[in-house]
Amino acid sequence: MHGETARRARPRRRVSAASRDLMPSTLEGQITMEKTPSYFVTNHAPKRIHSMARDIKLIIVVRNPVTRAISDYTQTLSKKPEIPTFEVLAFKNRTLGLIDASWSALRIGIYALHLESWMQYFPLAQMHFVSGERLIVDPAGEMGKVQDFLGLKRIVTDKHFYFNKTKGFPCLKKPEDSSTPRCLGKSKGRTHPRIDPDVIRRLHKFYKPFNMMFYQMTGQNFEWELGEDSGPRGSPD
Ligand SMILES: Nc1ncnc2c1ncn2[C@@H]1O[C@H](COP(=O)(O)OS(=O)(=O)O)[C@@H](OP(=O)(O)O)[C@H]1O
Repeated sequence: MHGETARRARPRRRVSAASRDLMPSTLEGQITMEKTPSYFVTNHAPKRIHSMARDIKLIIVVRNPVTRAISDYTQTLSKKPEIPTFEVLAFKNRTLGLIDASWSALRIGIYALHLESWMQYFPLAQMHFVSGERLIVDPAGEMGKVQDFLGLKRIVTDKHFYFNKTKGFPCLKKPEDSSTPRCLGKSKGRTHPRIDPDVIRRLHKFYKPFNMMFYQMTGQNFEWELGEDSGPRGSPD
């Protein structure tokens, strides 16, 4: 969805020179899918992917960049509990309200910036944007749109999902390879630490123009500004 960089990419196995080029071919009736969240924010990825497969279909899962940043931080914190607080990392100078946009957890959420690089190589018709928020409240609906985009029959529907109260997220009723229900693992859907509401408010303000640009570029309103808290002081600084 909104992966931080290499940590979210699948670990690459060491391969011998002989086997390096032996990725199985895609046969008639098959489609090959690959998921590497860091591609979206990697400068040279659009050009390289374009030279490899210019007709490729690209699926990008996006969520409110503020929640994304907190989720990203939560993931790093789980591996390195000694890192500074989110509030410290988010600012170059907190008194001046200067956001540190070079911190990757924040930079990744400037979707308009990253999309611009992709649009230099791929038309929008080859891209599909999944709302991370809708994926949770209506997984079948979002999956329906993904299947349409890929030109597939709508096989994955409502009947494949149920809401797991313990997990707090939708889970699969019965994955193909098993007869028991399956939720995503412990690293998905973690509890986020409490972040100072003033910092959250400042971040919403920081992202707003980029979000607007992103809605315009994609022709999709992700409604990340709805229900935004104006913060404890509510001052429009
Ligand atoms: N069904 C279901 N179950 C669990 N989690 C779900 C689900 N649908 C969406 N999500 C949200 O996915 C977030 C984790 O995805 P990531 O983008 O971090 O995954 S990845 O590492 O890039 O593969 C994860 O973010 P966090 O809540 O911050 O952990 C979830 O909010």
